[in-house]
This record gives sequence, C-alpha cells and structure tokens, in this order.
Amino acid sequence: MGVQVRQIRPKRTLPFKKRHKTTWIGDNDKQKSLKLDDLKVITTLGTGGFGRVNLVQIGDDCSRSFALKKLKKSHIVATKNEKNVKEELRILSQLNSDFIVEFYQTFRDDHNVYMLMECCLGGDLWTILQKEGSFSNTTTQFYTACAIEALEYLHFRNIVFRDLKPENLVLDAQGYVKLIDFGFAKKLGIDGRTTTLCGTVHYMAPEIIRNEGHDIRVDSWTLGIVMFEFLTGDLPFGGENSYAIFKNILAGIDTVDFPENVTTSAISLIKSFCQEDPCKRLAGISAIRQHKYFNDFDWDALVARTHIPPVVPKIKNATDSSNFIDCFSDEDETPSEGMSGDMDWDADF
Ligand SMILES: Nc1ncnc2c1ncn2[C@@H]1O[C@H](COP(=O)(O)OP(=O)(O)OP(=O)(O)O)[C@@H](O)[C@H]1O
Repeated sequence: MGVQVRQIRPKRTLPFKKRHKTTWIGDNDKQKSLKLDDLKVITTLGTGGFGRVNLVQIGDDCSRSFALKKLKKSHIVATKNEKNVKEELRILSQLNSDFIVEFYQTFRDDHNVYMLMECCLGGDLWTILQKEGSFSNTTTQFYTACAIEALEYLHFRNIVFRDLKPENLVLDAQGYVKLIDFGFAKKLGIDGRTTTLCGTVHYMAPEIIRNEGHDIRVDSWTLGIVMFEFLTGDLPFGGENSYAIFKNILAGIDTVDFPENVTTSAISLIKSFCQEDPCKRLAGISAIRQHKYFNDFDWDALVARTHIPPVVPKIKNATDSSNFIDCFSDEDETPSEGMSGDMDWDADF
C-alpha cells in the first residue's frame, strides 16, 4: 500500500501527458509545436511540494498567457513519485471538459519536467475565500455545481480525483470554476477500488483513514467538506495534528455544529455527502441535481455556460496576475543532485 498524504497549506502536488491539441494556438500557428525556450515567465501563480506554477507567454506576445507547471525531477525521484507523476500526465492528457483545466503540452530539460495548461486568471478559490471570509449561498451553489460537473466527468470515466479542495478550483475569466491538479487522481480498475492512503488530511474520507479500500465515493465526501468550507470559511473537522483531525472525522458529521447562516437544505446536502458509509452517500449527478438544495438551480444553463456566474473576476489583460497572492520567492535554480533509479522515467514528457 502506498501512502501519499498532504498537509493542508502550504500546498504541494505531483503531475502529467502529451495531448496533441493545437487549437489553443492561433489558427495561423496550428501544427506549430512549442519549445520550452519559446516561453517567457511573467510571474509565479503558486507553489507546491514539487515545484511551482508560472504564468507564461509565448515570446513577446502578451495577448494570451498560459500556466506552466514546473516540477523538479530530483525531488520526484527522491520521493519515489515517478509513477504518480506519469499517472497524472496520463490522466490529464485524456480529459476534455469545460470544468477541468485544459492541458496542452509537456516539456522536459535536465532538471525539470513541465506541463503547459490553460491559465485561469480569476485566481483559486482558497485565495478568494481568504479575502471574502465565506461565500453566499448562491455563490456556493454555483461553485459546488461546477465541481460536481468536473467530478461527474471523471467518475463516468472511472477516475477518482481524491484531492478536491478550494486550492484546486480556479476561476476562469467568465467566473466559471475549473478543476486543477491531478496529482492524486487514479484510473480505477475493473473492481473500481483502490487502497492507497492519500489525500489532504482535513478532507479525507473515513474509509481512506481506516484503510478499508475506497472508490469514487470519496470525492462525494470531500464535496461535503468543501461546501461547508465555502459557506462558513472554516473546516468541519479540525485538530492540532493529523491524528486529532482523523479522530474528529471518524466521529462523524453529526458531531459538527453548523453556523446559523447555513440553510437547512445546505446542511442536508452536506450531511448526504458526508455519510460515513459510502453506500449511503449521495453520489451520481442525477441524484445530486434532484436534491432540494439545487431546487432553483439551472443545471442546463450551467453546462451551456449561459448561467450568470456570481462573480466575474477583474482581469485587466491576458497577463494580469493580480488575483493571485504575490508572495512567492524567486526560483531556486540550484542544480539537482542525487538522481538515481530509472533515468528515463520522464520519457513521456
Ligand atoms: N491552470 C492554472 N491556472 C491558474 N492558476 C493555476 C493553474 N494551475 C495552478 N495554478 C495556481 O498554482 C497553485 C498550485 O497549483 P498546483 O496545485 O497544480 O501545484 P502543485 O505543485 O501540484 O501543488 P500541490 O503541492 O498543492 O499539489 C494553485 O493553487 C493555483 O493557485
């Protein structure tokens, strides 16, 4: 059994494959394959355990921008995460959903592997939540619905995401939410189950903590945790250390106090997602859509992208990073050392 547990903030992840998709380049550039040297770094959008995500443009063209995720090979090898990084690439390269960030191309050099993606300049929901304190019911409804659409797309393909949290949801220019970071995602086998202990501590489902084996229903659990966080700005299960947090999670959702501003239909939905027994957990988009919390919600408009988002981010131009926290230190360009094992593990990049 593998173990891959993330502490909540500061964040980190793993990564990614090549999807030969060129429509994101202008019509004139179609078929053109980019080289790493063609990209110019504008700033850093975020950092994680394996590297950082930079905002980049192609040469001097500031009319469009991209997110370039850069991962240190030495760190991946030292932590024996080659397989996970390749799995992330394999999964991400096969996805095509309006609710999941679009992946374009990979690169590699002596020290790093890279993944070029669509950039969502509206910022990530964790940063926005820190500024706002909490989200209104309408905002929560919209953001949760976007996350549900993304997860439904993955679950239909038998992929479990396992790391839903506000940091991994970013806003595009229209104010729609997209899912990022497939470091813990896994394509399940025919039995639809897996055993790796993984996830971010506060969001982990009881069956992962108990090491009983788990399936796509762990993502329903985290939907409940994330909804609670949106509505209250807080996490339902806290604790001074991982052990205390796990103990509280195992005590169950009925031990959690809901603030008065959380409506009864929201509480009902959160509790339906956070059922301890995965068999009793609300899952599947048709059942979720019918829940009373979504009574007045227009799902068809959401999918058609005609639903008006609660917030349209202020973005001045294609290279405006003002919706991200500007607190990342300069890159450490120390040459990587200690590489060993299969030196060609990154051949897919
Ligand atoms: N496509 C994107 N568009 C906009 N911002 C992004 C994008 N991808 C990542 N970011 C920003 O960078 C941060 C880190 O991204 P990501 O989680 O993919 O990195 P990571 O190294 O895998 O981190 P972690 O260790 O938490 O898994 C995100 O929280 C977000 O703020």
